Amino acid sequence: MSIVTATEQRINTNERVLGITELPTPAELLAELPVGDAQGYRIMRARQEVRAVLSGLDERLLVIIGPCSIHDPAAGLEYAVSLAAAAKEHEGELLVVMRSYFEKPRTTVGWKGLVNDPHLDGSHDMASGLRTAREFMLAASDLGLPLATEFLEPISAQYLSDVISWGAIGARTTESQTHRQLVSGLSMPVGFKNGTDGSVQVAIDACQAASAPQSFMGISEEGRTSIVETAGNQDAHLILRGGADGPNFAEEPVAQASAAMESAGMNPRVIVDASHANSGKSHVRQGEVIEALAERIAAGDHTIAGIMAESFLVAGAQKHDPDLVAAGSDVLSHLTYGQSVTDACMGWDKSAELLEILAGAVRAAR
Ligand SMILES: O=C[C@H](O)[C@H](O)COP(=O)(O)O
Ligand SMILES: C=C(OP(=O)(O)O)C(=O)O
Repeated sequence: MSIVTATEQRINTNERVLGITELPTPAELLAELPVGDAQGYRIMRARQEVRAVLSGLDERLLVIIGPCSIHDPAAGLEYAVSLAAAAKEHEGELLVVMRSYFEKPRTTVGWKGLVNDPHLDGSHDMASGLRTAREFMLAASDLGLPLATEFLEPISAQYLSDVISWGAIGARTTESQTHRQLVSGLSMPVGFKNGTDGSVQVAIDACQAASAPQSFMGISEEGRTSIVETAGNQDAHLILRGGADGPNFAEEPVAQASAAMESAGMNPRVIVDASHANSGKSHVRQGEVIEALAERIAAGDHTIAGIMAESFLVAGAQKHDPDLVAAGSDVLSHLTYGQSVTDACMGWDKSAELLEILAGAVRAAR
């Protein structure tokens, strides 16, 4: 009888992994596209400004606004140029941070953002996605705009987080220990959204977990799996985005959520997302929600530290399914320039008008 050793046996028990392709390490991408000294200074100063607004020390309103997702960097940059001008115009009242969302969580399936599938054709060229996202962020940051993103893949944070001044954990991942641990080590303020079912408690739990020191598995800048030890993120805060049971931007749910945060020893000042379940994903309704919030801010409501809005060059959204793209076709030429391929966004003109209204509300409150 012959004895088969473990090494001779080599039975592959990975039955469903079809392929593994190595990516450049974070250190390699950061060396290729570094944050310059002036940019680094601006990014860190913006983080401090966001902190000051969240605590109420800076009496401006935080406005996190921009496309639901950026699928075309040229259109994203054209938007950023207009937003940078509006941000400058209202800098006395508003701290404007641009949504630079390159990773999309999906309810079931769909395009998962430019990092995952930069050619929008199901080819999933993530090396190019990470590079394009980083190039975009550096260019937008050069316009003087602080940037916001949702941290979705825990690994991608190593490639992009140094350019970000405000981060979010989405409704679908707020309850995830992995994401809470990640936030505990991120350098910028990060908001946790209430759950898709409307639960605010999961986001309060998340803020508590993220503000504590954590030890977990991650990757180093050199791309090695590593033990990561973090200090805890004391700038974790709550974002109300509505849920399956309806919107939660009205005075009462905001006051309740704020009181619950305070009882948990967390920042009672919250951010209200005018989109998602607070608008039923309607860009028209989103404008109405912002106007209602502006009225309350003007009347002196201090529980609202900031608002989030989805806005792009062209109003609305268009459908895009990477599975239906024919090989070799020029995807962008089939899409409307400057219009979202994920959730419906307000167009630029309406967005500029609402920024004026919000700035007026902050002035009225003073
Ligand atoms: O913000 C974007 C979407 O709301 C989120 O990614 C979920 O999208 P889906 O329900 O279309 O998958
Ligand atoms: C996905 C997003 O939001 P939510 O997690 O609230 O659905 C988003 O802001 O892009």
